[in-house]
Amino acid sequence: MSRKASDNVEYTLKSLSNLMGEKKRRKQQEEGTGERSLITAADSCPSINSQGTGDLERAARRQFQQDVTPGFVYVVSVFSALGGFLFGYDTGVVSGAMLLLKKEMNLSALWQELLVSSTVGAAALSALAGGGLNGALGRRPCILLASFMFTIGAAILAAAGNKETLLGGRVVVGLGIGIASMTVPVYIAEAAPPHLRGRLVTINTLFITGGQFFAAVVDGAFSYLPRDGWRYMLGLSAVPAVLQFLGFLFLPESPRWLIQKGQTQRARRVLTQIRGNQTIDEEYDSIKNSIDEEEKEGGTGGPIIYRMIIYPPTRRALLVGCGLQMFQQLAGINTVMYYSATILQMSGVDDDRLAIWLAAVTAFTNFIFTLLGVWLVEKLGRRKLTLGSLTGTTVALLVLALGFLLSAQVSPPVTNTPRDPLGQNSTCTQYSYCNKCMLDPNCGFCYKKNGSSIIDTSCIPVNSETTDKSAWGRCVNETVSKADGSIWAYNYCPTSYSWTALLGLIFYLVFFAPGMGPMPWTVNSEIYPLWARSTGNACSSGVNWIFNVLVSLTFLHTAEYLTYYGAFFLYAGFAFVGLIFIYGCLPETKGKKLEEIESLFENRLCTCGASDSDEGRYIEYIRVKGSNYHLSDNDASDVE
Ligand SMILES: O[C@H]1[C@H](O)[C@@H](O)[C@H](O)[C@@H](O)[C@H]1O
Repeated sequence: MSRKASDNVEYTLKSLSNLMGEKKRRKQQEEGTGERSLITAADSCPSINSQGTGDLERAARRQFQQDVTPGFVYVVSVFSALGGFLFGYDTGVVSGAMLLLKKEMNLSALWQELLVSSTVGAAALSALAGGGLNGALGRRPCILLASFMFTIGAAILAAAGNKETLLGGRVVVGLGIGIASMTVPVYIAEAAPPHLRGRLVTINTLFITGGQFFAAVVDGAFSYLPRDGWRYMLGLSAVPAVLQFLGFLFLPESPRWLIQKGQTQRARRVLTQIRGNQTIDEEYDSIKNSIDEEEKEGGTGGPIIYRMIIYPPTRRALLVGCGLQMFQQLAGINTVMYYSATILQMSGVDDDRLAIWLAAVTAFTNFIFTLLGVWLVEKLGRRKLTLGSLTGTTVALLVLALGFLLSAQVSPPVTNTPRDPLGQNSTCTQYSYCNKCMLDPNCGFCYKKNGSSIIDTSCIPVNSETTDKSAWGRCVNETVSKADGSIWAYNYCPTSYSWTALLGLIFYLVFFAPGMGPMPWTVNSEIYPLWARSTGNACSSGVNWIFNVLVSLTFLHTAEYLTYYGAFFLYAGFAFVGLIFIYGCLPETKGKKLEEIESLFENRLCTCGASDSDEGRYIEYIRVKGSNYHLSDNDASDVE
């Protein structure tokens, strides 16, 4: 038998012994009967005799996975990730709701902007405040508080009778989003076993993008309702919020927070509950020791943020965490998602409804490729995944920019400048090309198609209530424009190069979603020592939301000054700087225990290179089981 094969059999038999449970094995060790009982176990297992080692190995692997990952930790993660779903749903649903609201409530542009950005602004504030709450009250009360706010916010929004109430509801929802966005990743990371932590925390981002996709579908479906569709859109989020609230009444507090607060008995109970049939002594001791150590290192004087800044490892971790979140937003994800309908329209989709549904396809792409991230995070590790993702994202942004540039260069000229029958002195009549006309928020482009050529073109003021039609002329409403064969383009220009932008959009999502979307959240949940974890996550989540508002609010102005392609070139530039930053500063945290990660930030300003531990989880398993088995490299990398 080759060495490799004999190692495999040795491993299989030894893993099988673990099937018998910790207590029994220890007893056998004490009595010196371990070897014999291994054979007894093999004898009593029919598969070893009838089908060789195959079934045995499979059984051992199954047991290994069950031992390492009791189902309860998945329940905990999924209920927590409902917070991510609500984050995604509430930030995503508003664009569709706004289309209906602005007509029914007669909202000005300022009010529309207020209703969208108030939520993100409130999220920034509550994410920052969430650090103190998390540290003082614990993770569980914060998640309960967030789901309570989501529920109340949804109820206010669904019942709102005027725009002021709507604003109130959006602020309450935003406060919930902020707290959930910083608490949920921390809670999952603290409950998860090291070898699965990345995957479980990334599930939260999967739920965020899932929420965004679901919101896009709900937007599409309720847009057909003649009245009050927005009430359903905004109110529906109460369902997952109530579910999460009820679930968390029964779910435990984070064991690490409990140990930190000296609630040792409760902590032991929770650890036993989430680790299933494994012994928890070693994990408990290692958390306890590291808390004692941390208390010495972190000192006790002054606010935590001050202590984090003066202590080099936490200062570096904070820099990496906030930098990742900043570059996630500077790479323009939310503008790309928000303007996906425009990009699609540029690519020739001139039906509004179809554009809404295609925007749902965009959100679905974001969701599906985040799923790829869930799978890749424990295979490639955080560092490789983030670097690969951001490289692709940068290239995609360049393709997008190029698409807009080509479209602008072949932008159709204005051939007709009709006189304004309303006698208003509009700026629209001054533009001689579509690309200028489209960038003015007050104007749109009215044109006809003759085969592939664009003819009979005018730049006309947009209707003051809806951007779907012009204020007057051939595109004043659907009936008139259909009879005339004219098409109304608001915010885009018809060109034959628009496929480049579409290609850029697809590329962008395929690359961004598995890495740059989830990794900033995942990495932040694990790089701070316990005493600094709440504050570190509060700061980095705050940075995420602040840059989210900044990028979304400035996009239209940036596009006005720099044009669309200029804006996307700018994002590509940011993404490139982000790439250098991540290359130099992001260490690999895959497979490490939370308590070990601080050491990665100890010596260098920035930590290059990955410290992969593919076999780490496996060897750790054997170690926790108290065995001294030798594992060949082959065994270790073989196990899934
Ligand atoms: O990680 C998420 C995700 O990528 C979302 O799609 C995006 O809207 C959020 O801003 C981001 O934080």
